[in-house]
Amino acid sequence: MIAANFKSQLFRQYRNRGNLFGGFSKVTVMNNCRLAQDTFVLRQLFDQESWTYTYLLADYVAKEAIIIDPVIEQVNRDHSILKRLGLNLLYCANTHVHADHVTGTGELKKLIPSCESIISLCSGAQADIYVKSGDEIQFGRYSVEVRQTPGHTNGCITFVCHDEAIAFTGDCLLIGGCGRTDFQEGDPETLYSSIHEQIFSLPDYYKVYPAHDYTGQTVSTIGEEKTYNPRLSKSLDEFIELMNNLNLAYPKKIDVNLPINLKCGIQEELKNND
Ligand SMILES: N[C@@H](CCC(=O)N[C@@H](CSS)C(=O)NCC(=O)O)C(=O)O
Repeated sequence: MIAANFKSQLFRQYRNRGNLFGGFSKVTVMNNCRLAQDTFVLRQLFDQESWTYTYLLADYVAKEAIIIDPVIEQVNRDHSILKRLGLNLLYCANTHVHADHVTGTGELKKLIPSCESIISLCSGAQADIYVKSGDEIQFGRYSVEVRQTPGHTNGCITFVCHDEAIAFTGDCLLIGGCGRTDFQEGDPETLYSSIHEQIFSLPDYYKVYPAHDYTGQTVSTIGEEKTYNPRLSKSLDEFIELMNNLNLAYPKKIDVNLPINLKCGIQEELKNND
């Protein structure tokens, strides 16, 4: 789709000649207050109800942004941040069809009609753009690479921003944990190979940003998860045994959320079809 490999490589070479941190900085003067803004913007935003992290990524100079895994109850918050920073939201990307909350994608598209929804080709959900491994999603001079990482659901994807050495792992890899495999198309063996082959193959210093954390943590690294993740540092057989015996309660609102998320949060269409 948005084939930007070449452009992204060019930009990496270009920006490596920038400041100490590998990027260019811009200083904006607002109300006599000088705001130093690095070119790259990353905001980790939390929803207290579902314990979900939403990520806003942007090129502050180009003013182009993407949002990963927005939550419907937090759409006004996300919209305000975009407005405050003067960012143009190009894409709302979901790492998978969520079971525990309704995606904010549909509501954000109402507020910003030019914004396009993105989801995996294998998700079974409706969206403007379908992605698969190797696709790149470009915003300004940055991009994220799509890696298919099934196992929690068939359509799970991880977004890797090589420019900043960060990975957004959705519900596939959590900090010290991983997504459950007991519903939707969950499968422990598939999840184990997705994480080992598609995520743990990244350099150890890459940061890991998950879609949830239930313990108050915000970020990890590939090296840390490879070494200390109590589930993923086990053998495949031990992992399968563990995952098949988690005995977690089903997400409380799964039956309401799934049909809405299969339409990327477009609720009007659902009502019309009822
Ligand atoms: N209590 C929540 C659901 C919590 C849950 O099941 N989380 C999922 C990701 S959202 S489907 C998960 O994979 N957890 C892994 C784990 O080990 O906890 C609710 O009722 O919504």
